[in-house]
Amino acid sequence: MQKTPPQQTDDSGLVVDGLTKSYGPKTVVDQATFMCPRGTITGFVGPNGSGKSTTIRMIVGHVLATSGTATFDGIPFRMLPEPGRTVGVLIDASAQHPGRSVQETATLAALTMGISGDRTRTCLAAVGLDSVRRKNVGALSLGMRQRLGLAIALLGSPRYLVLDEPANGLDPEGILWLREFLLGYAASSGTVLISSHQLSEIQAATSRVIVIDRGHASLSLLDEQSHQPVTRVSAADLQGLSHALTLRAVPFKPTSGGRALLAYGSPEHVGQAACAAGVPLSLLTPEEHTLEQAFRETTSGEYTGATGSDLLPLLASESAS
Ligand SMILES: Nc1ncnc2c1ncn2[C@@H]1O[C@H](COP(=O)(O)OP(=O)(O)OP(=O)(O)O)[C@@H](O)[C@H]1O
Repeated sequence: MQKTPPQQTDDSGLVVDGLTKSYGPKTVVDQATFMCPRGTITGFVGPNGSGKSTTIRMIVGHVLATSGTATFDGIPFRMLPEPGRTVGVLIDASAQHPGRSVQETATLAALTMGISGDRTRTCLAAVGLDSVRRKNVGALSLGMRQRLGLAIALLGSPRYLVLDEPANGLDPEGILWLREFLLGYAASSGTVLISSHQLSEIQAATSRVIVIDRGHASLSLLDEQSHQPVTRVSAADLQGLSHALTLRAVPFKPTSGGRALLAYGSPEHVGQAACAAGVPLSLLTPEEHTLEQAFRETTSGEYTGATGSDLLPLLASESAS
């Protein structure tokens, strides 16, 4: 069968648009829409079974999407002329043959990609596996196998890395190493999508986080948003207060008790908005708002029934569409 020529490349980064996967009547990923701009590290987090792996497998063509697209600079993974030279993929660190040595495994992967064997030494050294090159894969710890998977992902000097739970099995030192490594990779214009079910594992390395919950509409939290001040504010006239904040374009949401609002702005900014609208306040206090908190709020059911678009006005967000 003739291969359709690849679409024209652009500089759009990794764009995931409406990616959906259904198994029979069950939709496990529903309209995932987000983008990873060039030179950024994007964390992809969600509880176990939320659809991270399925999304990542669709992005790299291992699982056929029911609908939607994922493109790297405008080209779907399956249409890339030399995928290994564009996208380094780490999906299942345990997939390597246990009876082969580290060196043999890397060499075989290089051969498959048409890459010189010399490159394996560089990549194995880059991930700290130089001293165990002769060891069998079966004798490696899970953390070491993750490093080997990363070395293989790097063989083609790709400008993208798509990593599914690479921190699994890494000890605290290994996680620190991974963060440093990814930061260096992004600093040299590499683009990373990295999944984890533990936000803490990747929070320090990521500049952007996408939260997925029960396969539902993805939501991206920008780093700037997660670090911006949040103010707990209340007034006898909550409706008037909401209106005052809307007038000044201050995003807000009700607290779970419904008696106050969490406004995304400093107390000064929020106070000024209320004052300008003549709304007397009964409460105005800074609130610590971490990414961890946002993650919990997004996945704990506080927003039961809410979709990504419902949350857009509440949390700074972006969509690829
Ligand atoms: N081949 C399949 N057939 C049917 N259901 C599937 C299949 N693969 C995955 N699922 C279901 O899709 C949902 C999402 O699974 P997925 O592995 O993508 O989640 P995850 O977020 O990566 O989870 P974890 O963090 O545990 O790896 C789960 O309910 C899972 O049972």
